[in-house]
Amino acid sequence: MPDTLRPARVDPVPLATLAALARAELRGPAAGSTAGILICGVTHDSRRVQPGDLFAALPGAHTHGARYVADAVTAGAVAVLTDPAGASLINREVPLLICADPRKTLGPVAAAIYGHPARALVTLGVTGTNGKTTTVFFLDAGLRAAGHRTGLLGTVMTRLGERTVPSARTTPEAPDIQALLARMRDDGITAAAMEVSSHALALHRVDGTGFACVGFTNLSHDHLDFHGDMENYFAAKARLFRPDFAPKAVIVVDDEYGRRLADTAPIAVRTVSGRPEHLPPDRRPDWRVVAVRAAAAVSPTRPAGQVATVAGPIGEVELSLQLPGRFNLTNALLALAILVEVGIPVEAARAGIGDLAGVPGRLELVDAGQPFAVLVDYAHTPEAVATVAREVRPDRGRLIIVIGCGGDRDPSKRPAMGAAAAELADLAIFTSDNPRSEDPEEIVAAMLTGVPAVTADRRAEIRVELDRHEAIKDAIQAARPGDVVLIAGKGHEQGQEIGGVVHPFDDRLAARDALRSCGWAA
Ligand SMILES: CC(=O)N[C@H]1[C@@H](OP(=O)(O)OP(=O)(O)OC[C@H]2O[C@@H](n3ccc(=O)[nH]c3=O)[C@H](O)[C@@H]2O)O[C@H](CO)[C@@H](O)[C@@H]1O[C@H](C)C(=O)N[C@@H](C)C(=O)N[C@H](CCC(=O)O)C(=O)O
Ligand SMILES: Nc1ncnc2c1ncn2[C@@H]1O[C@H](COP(=O)(O)OP(=O)(O)OP(=O)(O)O)[C@@H](O)[C@H]1O
Ligand SMILES: N[C@H](CCC[C@H](N)C(=O)O)C(=O)O
Ligand SMILES: [Mg+2]
Repeated sequence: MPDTLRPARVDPVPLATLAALARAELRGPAAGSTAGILICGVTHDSRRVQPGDLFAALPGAHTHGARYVADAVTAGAVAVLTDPAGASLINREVPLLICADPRKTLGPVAAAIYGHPARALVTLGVTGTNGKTTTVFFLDAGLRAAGHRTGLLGTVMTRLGERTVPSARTTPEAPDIQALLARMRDDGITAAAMEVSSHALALHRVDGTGFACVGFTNLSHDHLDFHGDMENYFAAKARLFRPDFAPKAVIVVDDEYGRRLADTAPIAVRTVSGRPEHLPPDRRPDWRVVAVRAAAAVSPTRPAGQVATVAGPIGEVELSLQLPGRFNLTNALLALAILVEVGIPVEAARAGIGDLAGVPGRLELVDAGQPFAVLVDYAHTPEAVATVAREVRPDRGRLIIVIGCGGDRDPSKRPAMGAAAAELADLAIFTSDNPRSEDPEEIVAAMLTGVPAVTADRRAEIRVELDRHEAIKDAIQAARPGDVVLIAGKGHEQGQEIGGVVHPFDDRLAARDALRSCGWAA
């Protein structure tokens, strides 16, 4: 994240005030007092320290930030926040704030340094395994239609008003979140919608951020390398639904985890269902899809929008979307409910949701005039692959899927992703996603272990082509009129990370190249 996106001006905060807030031991240098030390900014990365900063020297999975205190001080850090282990690594004369878990205190400390910016905005947060980015785009569109100047933090981009910068991750580190929100506030932005990942919750990145309302999309298999099991993963997500983060929540109750969360969250809860007909009979969601009035099938040339009647505490209304897919109707209804909960007029919310033309890399059509649909999508979990494949499967033509799994990410989801593709496609081409430090061949081998679980008569033809460009080309060469080619997993991504090097790669451009090589060019 560029450092220019810090707030323009900060009222310096006394170090002693921050020590009291963090309940940290304040240890001064041997010579001199800490009285009078003022903090003007904060970062967790020695390479991004600016003069007057507090440097948060955090324990990490690979190293300890305390090892970089000398660099931080040279760059102008005036104090260091760390844990006892970090303090023992530091042999510089620098004021220290020492607490047991500095990640936990960093969010509130950063919020205090930048003047609690979330309080100055209508700040909305969305968590869940799939659908966060899409829901946040709907929220942003609804807020704008209601006259807000908006900011957006998420996987695809970080946007402050008219300025967009690429996002390094879905949810930034605590100092960056607070700096971005403060910059938004200073730039006259009045509302911000952000994705809150489970990593962010487990690593306390959003601690100290007060949301007006938070939302939950769903929970299914992902990130078990980090969380260990589904219970821990659920517990990480559930943290957001507590009074220290938000007074109220809107929760999709179409899966068991959403229902558990709605039943146990100690804050005001509204429930949403995109599939109320599948709910247990004693569940009456506050917001529900009543009927889908028109949903066009996927066509090679136009995104298939939909019109539905939805009902909520405001009565029945019509919701029109330009996005295809029943799951996107659920995402849109979640956004509508959140917007209404924070006082956005329903007409403005509906208009904004209807205005959203698409989300980059989510069921994005690549149209070069060919007689079959080519869709680039970000499905990278077993549930997302199955959901999206069911949605785009043509009635008469075939479904061709190009799919891989990311390296250095939950290996246990690979067989399930392989199985979902094998079950729902007619032809599945297994390829590389971002292998990162892993061997692409081994990743695909793990995907292949899931295939025998699919009964032979329902199983797709499986091909393996590790070169993603070639795999996309193979899929497009194999497509016949009326087929759908679904290129899954990388969506909006602009690069492919192989062995620590990020090579330029964009599924949409790769698809265009392949179409051109087959004689299609628009
Ligand atoms: C698993 C995870 O989230 N790890 C995060 C964690 O890294 P770590 O514990 O390994 O840190 P480390 O490398 O040991 O470094 C320790 C500390 O030394 C500091 N350091 C290090 C080197 C140096 O020269 N100077 C310096 O100050 C680092 O900034 C860090 O604070 O703390 C780092 C910063 O403090 C994060 O950058 C890092 O995110 C890594 C890069 C990451 O890939 N995270 C992904 C998995 C992630 O967060 N994904 C989620 C979910 C996506 C989704 O499904 O939507 C996301 O929100 O994007
Ligand atoms: N409500 C949903 N239920 C199931 N699958 C969904 C849903 N919404 C989106 N998807 C699928 O998940 C993919 C990712 O969607 P989106 O980017 O909105 O999710 P996300 O939660 O932000 O993902 P990430 O955690 O990677 O940032 C989509 O491309 C689609 O295939
Ligand atoms: N936010 C997700 C993105 C996965 C995208 C996929 N292309 C991959 O690299 O695994 C993650 O970090 O797990
Ligand atoms: Mg996202």
